[in-house]
Formats: sequence, structure tokens, C-alpha cells
Amino acid sequence: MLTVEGLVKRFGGFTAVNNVSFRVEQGEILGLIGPNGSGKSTIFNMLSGTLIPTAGSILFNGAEIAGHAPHRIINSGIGRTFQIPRPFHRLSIFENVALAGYYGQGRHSRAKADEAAERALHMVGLPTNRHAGVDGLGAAGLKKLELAKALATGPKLLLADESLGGLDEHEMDQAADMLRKIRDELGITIIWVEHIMGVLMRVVDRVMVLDHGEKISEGLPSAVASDPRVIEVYLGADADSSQAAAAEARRKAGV
Ligand SMILES: Nc1ncnc2c1ncn2[C@@H]1O[C@H](COP(=O)(O)OP(=O)(O)OP(=O)(O)O)[C@@H](O)[C@H]1O
Repeated sequence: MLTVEGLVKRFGGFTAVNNVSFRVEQGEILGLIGPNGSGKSTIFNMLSGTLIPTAGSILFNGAEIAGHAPHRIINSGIGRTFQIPRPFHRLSIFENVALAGYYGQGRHSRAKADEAAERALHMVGLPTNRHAGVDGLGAAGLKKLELAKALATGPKLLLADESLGGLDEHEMDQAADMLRKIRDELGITIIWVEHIMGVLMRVVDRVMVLDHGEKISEGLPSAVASDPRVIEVYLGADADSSQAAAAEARRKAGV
């Protein structure tokens, strides 16, 4: 479904993403992890059109989309959530999601956007009535709203950016289960960027690990969690604590 080849992003003389290639198959959940500043968001920003790659190719269902504007990319079927939810506070929950549907589906039909909003809100478990406000939503509710907005755009591929930040353990499990449900029930392919490795490992089919803008490991969660390069760079240089964290990740991943 998605084939990325030789993706590069430079900011001046600094290379944030250096020659990264990967594929995502239809119906897969790919986890994208790496330490702070390793290039995860920069890759998402290139996939969603907010950044233009310095070099490389992004083929989505066979068509080149590298450098396309965000609205073209959304209309072609790639939706995304953002790390920091920024809803319109003067609009209701429903209106926020319907607006995303109106913009994202490129159909300019109010009725279709409303339908998409209703389905998306139902999927994530938020109220579908027209008037419930955004301000009462806590961290978990705002994450759900973010997800509903992305779903209302009608994605075939969903880029989920750090969906678990700010959630407690129970909410994290629920959010991870939600991503799997979106894949299982709606058939949406997902790339999931996340810091919290344990929960991610339980849900994804494959993981790709970045460090300093380069891909350092890729594979099944069980193999990646015990890859010495991942233990060293992602889990920290301290051998004892990194081994313990890897063991914990494997325990949570059930491997
Ligand atoms: N617009 C920009 N201009 C200059 N440097 C940037 C820009 N955007 C990102 N960077 C740098 O590129 C590198 C990769 O950043 P990026 O946000 O992609 O990392 P990340 O893996 O998503 O980090 P985090 O986990 O903290 O979100 C960082 O060193 C960052 O400072």
C-alpha cells in the first residue's frame, strides 16, 4: 500500500531523516519508534504533506505523493492524528469532526460530512449528539476526538502520532485496543508512532526503529525488542536498565 524509498529530510546542514526506506502492507499495523529527535514526526510530516522531502519517493497505492499538498494527500486517503490535539473550542465535538470530514473527503457535501462524523464518533465512543462541547473532554477524550477527526476524512491509511501521551495505564490499553479495532473492523492500515513501547508492541504487526534519522531495526516486535542495537540506542546505554526494559517490553508484548 505504501512504499517509501530513500527518504531524506535536511534542515539546512542538519539531516533529520537520512535515506529511510520501508513498506507498509494493506491491513497492517506498523509501529514506528525511536528516541526523542530520531525523526519520527519528520517522517509523518513528509507522509502527510506538511514537509516536502529533500529526496526520496513515497508511493501510495502506486502513485507518487512526495511533495504533494496536505489536502491532496488527505483526499487520496491518508489521514493523520497530531501529538497535541488542537480542537476548535467554539465548535461542538460533532462540528469539529464533521468539519474534518467536510475538508478531508473533498466531496463538499454537508450531509456526507455529517454521516462520516457520526460513524467516526460512534467508532471511538464519543457522543454523537450535535451539541456536546469539547471543553469537558479530558486527555483521553481529546485523543478520541483527534482519532475521530482523522477517521472522518475517510482514510485508507491512518498515521497515528503518539496516541497514548498523557493517558493512564488503563486508558493506554483502551487506546491501543481502539487502534486494533479500527484496523480489524474498518480495514484501515495504520502506522503508529509512539514512545510507550510496551503497549505498542502488543498491538503492532511489525516495528521499525529510528535513531538519528536512520532506520536501525525492523521486524516482528519480539525480534526488535531483543535487537542489541535497539536496546542500546532506544532503551538507553545503561545495560542493566535497558535489559530490564527490553524484558518488560517482551513481557507486555507476550513474547
Ligand atoms: N523545522 C525544523 N527545523 C530544524 N530542525 C528540525 C525541524 N523539525 C525537526 N527538526 C529536528 O529534526 C530532528 C528530528 O525531529 P523529529 O521531531 O522528527 O523527531 P521525533 O523522533 O519525532 O522526536 P519526538 O519523539 O521528540 O517527537 C530533531 O533533531 C529536530 O530538532
